Amino acid sequence: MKIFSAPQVREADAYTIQHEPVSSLDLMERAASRCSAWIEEHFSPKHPVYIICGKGNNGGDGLAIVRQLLLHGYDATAYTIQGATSPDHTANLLRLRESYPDKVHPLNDLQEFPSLPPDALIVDALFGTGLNKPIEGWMGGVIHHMNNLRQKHTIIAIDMPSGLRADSTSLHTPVVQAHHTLSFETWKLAFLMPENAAFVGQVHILPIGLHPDYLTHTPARFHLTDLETIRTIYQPRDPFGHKGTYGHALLIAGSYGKMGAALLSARSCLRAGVGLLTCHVPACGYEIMQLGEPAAMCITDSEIQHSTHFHLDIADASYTTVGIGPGLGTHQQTALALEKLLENFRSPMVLDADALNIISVYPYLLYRIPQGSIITPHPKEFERLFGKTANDFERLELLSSKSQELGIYILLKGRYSAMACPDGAVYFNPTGNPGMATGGSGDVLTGILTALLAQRYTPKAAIILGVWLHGFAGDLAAASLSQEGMTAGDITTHLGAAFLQGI
Ligand SMILES: NC(=O)C1=CN([C@@H]2O[C@H](COP(=O)(O)OP(=O)(O)OC[C@H]3O[C@@H](n4cnc5c(N)ncnc54)[C@H](OP(=O)(O)O)[C@@H]3O)[C@@H](O)[C@H]2O)[C@H](O)CC1
Ligand SMILES: [K+]
Repeated sequence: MKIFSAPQVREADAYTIQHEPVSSLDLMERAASRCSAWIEEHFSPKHPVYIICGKGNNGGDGLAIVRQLLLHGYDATAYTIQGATSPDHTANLLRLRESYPDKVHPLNDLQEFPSLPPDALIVDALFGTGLNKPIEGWMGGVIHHMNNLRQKHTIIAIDMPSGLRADSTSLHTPVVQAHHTLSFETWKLAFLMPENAAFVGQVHILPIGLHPDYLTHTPARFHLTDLETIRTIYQPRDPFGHKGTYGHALLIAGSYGKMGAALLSARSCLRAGVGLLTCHVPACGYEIMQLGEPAAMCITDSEIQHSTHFHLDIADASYTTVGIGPGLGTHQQTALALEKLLENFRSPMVLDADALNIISVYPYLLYRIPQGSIITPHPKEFERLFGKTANDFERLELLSSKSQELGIYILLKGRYSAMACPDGAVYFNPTGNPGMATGGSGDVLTGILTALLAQRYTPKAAIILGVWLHGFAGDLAAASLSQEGMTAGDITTHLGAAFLQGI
């Protein structure tokens, strides 16, 4: 699903008005009716609804919602900021005043903010995508006041929480902290940024019938992975396939005290469909690996506690891909071995965890990663590799520019993991839950991505599908075991069900 910028959303709006065709007032009525229907579905008429309306079309939506709710037996009231209003706002104001004159009140300063009965809902229709400067003065006070009421009253934002910018940071400016955001037609980039989590609450995308030609043909840089995308990527197995068809992966992982990471990664690699798996582990890991995962072959390093020379095993060139990093440790000999590996193996591979920690100490190695490889840092690892940024939007730009500069796929892990591609596109993943924020989750993901590369998915397909499956399996694990009770290994045990139900 494409994520459009605020100017693109305005274009989509204008395109729809011209080509459907539909009047802008009717489009507003349609948008408002989706919101009032949502409110009616989730809250009974015993909740009085207070709608705070700005001067533009977001406020116009709010006025139309008030009228629609009143018609359906709700007690709704509009509070409107005074000033020059947009034409569709004005039209809706007149319509509301005509039928329900006592349901519209001016809001000129904070003193005029209504005192709310206990069950009241607050609907925020102050500003939407038209916000064009920071909010100052008493209107900032209105936002602050609404936020103070959020413990007692549910706040529902129309299209955007007011004050939130769709495409750039809103840090250090007043923004409504909504419980629910009812947003029209498409996700906005701001909703996916961790720094905005406190503002957007739960996001509900309400289709309002924007013109499909615009949505289909307009290119977008940012995307949210959806089932449709996943179904185009997934390749069912060939009925005549054999284990060679699905690739031979080499997983380089584990060190003394961290063999669990290697085992977690190996198991998920096998459960994600790899044809053959060989694990390179230090000598102390031989029995752990052989007993822990009989389907994996195992070769051992000459060193007991950490790995020192995996380049020899690479030389026979039988490996389709390599996954390296889980539990590897950062011993200097391991760093030298990683450098050799990057010299000898030039096909796309997966680098995670300690492989990335080593690279952050020897940054020149970044430039030796084979083109098309996937690296999977969490935010701290990302910062160690590429430096600090002032906000999440800057970090996203840095992520994308590094991916393009280095020619590698960079996955920044988080609630909506961001996958930057060398062609400039960035995909966000919606699956997963906080139960996955536990040791070993990343090792499981490395195994999945390695398996998909081995099966000759393109790196772009592998990263989008792999991250989706990882999150989906995590969601299934949480559904049966709870977010608290699940462990990283449970993600792996639910991978099979994720292939069956998540594609
Ligand atoms: N997406 C769609 O297809 C549809 C969207 N709809 C709704 O329309 C809004 C966007 O409406 P718009 O009128 O463009 O903008 P806003 O309502 O968000 O606000 C614009 C007004 O606010 C003033 N403004 C902007 N920033 C500030 C500020 N920081 N402080 C004070 N005032 C501000 C601006 O006035 P200026 O003259 O000062 O620039 C505007 O008056 C969208 O979000 C949806 O809710 C349609 O209803 C349906 C189709
Ligand atoms: K709003």
